[in-house]
Amino acid sequence: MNHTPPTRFGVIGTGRITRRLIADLQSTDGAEVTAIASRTAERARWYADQHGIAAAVEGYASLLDRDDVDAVYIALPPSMHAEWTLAAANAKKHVLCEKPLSISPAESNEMDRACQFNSVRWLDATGWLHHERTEAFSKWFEEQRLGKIGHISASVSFYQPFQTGDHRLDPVLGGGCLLDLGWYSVGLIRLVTGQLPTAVFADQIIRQGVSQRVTAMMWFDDGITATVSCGYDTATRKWFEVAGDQSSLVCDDFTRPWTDRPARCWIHDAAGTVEPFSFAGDQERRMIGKLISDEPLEELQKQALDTQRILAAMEASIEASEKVVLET
Ligand SMILES: NC(=O)C1=CN([C@@H]2O[C@H](COP(=O)(O)OP(=O)(O)OC[C@H]3O[C@@H](n4cnc5c(N)ncnc54)[C@H](OP(=O)(O)O)[C@@H]3O)[C@@H](O)[C@H]2O)C=CC1
Ligand SMILES: O=C1CO[C@H](CO)[C@@H](O)[C@@H]1O
Repeated sequence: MNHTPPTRFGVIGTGRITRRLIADLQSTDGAEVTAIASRTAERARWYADQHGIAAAVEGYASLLDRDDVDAVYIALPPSMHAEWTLAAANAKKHVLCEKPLSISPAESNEMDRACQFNSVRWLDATGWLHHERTEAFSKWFEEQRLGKIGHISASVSFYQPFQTGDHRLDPVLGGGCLLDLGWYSVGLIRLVTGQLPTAVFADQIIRQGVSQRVTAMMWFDDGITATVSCGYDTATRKWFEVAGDQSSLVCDDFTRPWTDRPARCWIHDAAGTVEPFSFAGDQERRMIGKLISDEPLEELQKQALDTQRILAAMEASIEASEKVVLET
């Protein structure tokens, strides 16, 4: 997809995350933002003026009709990701879709198929997967730097009494911490193991009609186990531990480095020796760079589709109040 001149992005949605991603799109070599769409013309204009975007478009469908848009960034509530990815793919636009990819494996698989069918590239906007540090994690696992991995735990949460109307509190829009934050903790487990679990057990605490805390355990073929936590009712955590039989890798900011600090992690050995690491990084720009390059995306797409499957198995376990065995 190497465009010279740059890949022209149209942005769909004018919410909280849009602000950050527009800046990343505008500052990525080979990308530019030519249009932004909102449900209302006024809001599109207001956002376009704030960010120096030429075209303000009323309605998402109108943005897909434009000839000055090669790719879209979809920043809508989760239940709308599938509909607008399908529409974008059918309009032959490449897709950067916010996480969670969708609300079910059926939807996510359909999104993938539509993009393949229309020969457009897609990625979910899960920035941490693209950080330089994440590449180091993968190399360490490949080299068995920790010895044989036995257990992984990942916790992602933040404490947030929501404002009424936030999509995170609306089950119809795909709200709840399972999809919103479980996407990160489950994604980490999937990255480390490179596989689906054989079985999952999960439970949740529901408040205001959506999951506000989810805890889960997972079992994998080669004896690896994992514990997962996510929630809206504990302080900000974005950490994991990967325990091998020689040492453990610990990270306390894997989804996004703490503000004004380099990305960091530690390897602890059995004698208590700690080796600290820090990384400069540019996760969102690297992610955008991959989408607009010719690099193969299959591995990253599989990571997203598997993450969606694991989340669905957790949902099924919560529903049934029992351990769920995944079909391979
Ligand atoms: N990658 C990351 O680090 C982050 C990712 N996210 C993800 O990004 C997506 C959007 O999150 P966020 O920006 O916080 O969400 P917001 O609620 O702030 O914005 C969502 C936007 O979607 C549009 N929209 C269309 N229909 C609806 C509807 N029925 N209710 C609410 N909004 C609607 C609105 O734009 P308009 O009115 O202009 O049409 C709105 O501004 C989510 O999938 C979330 O998980 C969120 C934060 C961080
Ligand atoms: O992906 C996300 C990053 O963290 C936020 C909280 O700060 C989430 O709500 C959001 O959806």
